[in-house]
Amino acid sequence: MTFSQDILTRAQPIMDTIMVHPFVKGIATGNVPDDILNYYVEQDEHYLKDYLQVTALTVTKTNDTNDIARLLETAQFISNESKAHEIMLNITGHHVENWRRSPDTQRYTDHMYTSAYHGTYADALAVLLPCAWSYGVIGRELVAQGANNDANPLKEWIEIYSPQANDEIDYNAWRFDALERAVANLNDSQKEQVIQTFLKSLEMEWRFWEAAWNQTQWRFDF
Ligand SMILES: Cc1ncc(CN)c(N)n1
Repeated sequence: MTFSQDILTRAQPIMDTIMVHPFVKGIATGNVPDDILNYYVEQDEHYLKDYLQVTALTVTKTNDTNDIARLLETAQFISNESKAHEIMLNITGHHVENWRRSPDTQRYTDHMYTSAYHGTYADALAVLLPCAWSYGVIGRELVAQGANNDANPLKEWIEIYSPQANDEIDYNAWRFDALERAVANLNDSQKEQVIQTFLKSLEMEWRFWEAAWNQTQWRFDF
């Protein structure tokens, strides 16, 4: 079994749970309450800014020029993500107000910075990977279910994240390939650390949906 296969096998129970999360099921039917969409977009604005900065940090951890170029290309996807936010905001009529970063957003972004800053190049790749990979799975599976139908106001959102037949590069395949190369010279305990980093990010993905669904806030105003 390759390293990637091992990760994906261990990730499956978390991914299966994300797929049946009420928020994700709501995207499939186009029925998500406005306050949940607004909370999600407000928190995702924080998350995506940090995602870009952690990507920049990851770039500094490799000397492979092809990987550097690819990492910079993945940062370009951010313009599609702004569109994904607009689709949700067009439904609710909300404008981004820079709400306070929630405890779950803070925990996820702290995990990203810590892993990328203190860890190996493989840790940095692993902490970023569940973001793109899990949304790729959501997009692909919702399209397979026919959820991107004209009656669904979130049709375009689903299509942004669904892999397209005419995509020139499969970035998630590249991400796993880069990870495979990055762990090649690590020992078993370092490899396990990389897997833990990945799985923690994936659980944080589940928590991100959950936090929006439950509108989680800090207990105190300070
Ligand atoms: C929290 C989160 N995770 C993943 C994605 C998809 N890039 C996102 N926009 N936000």
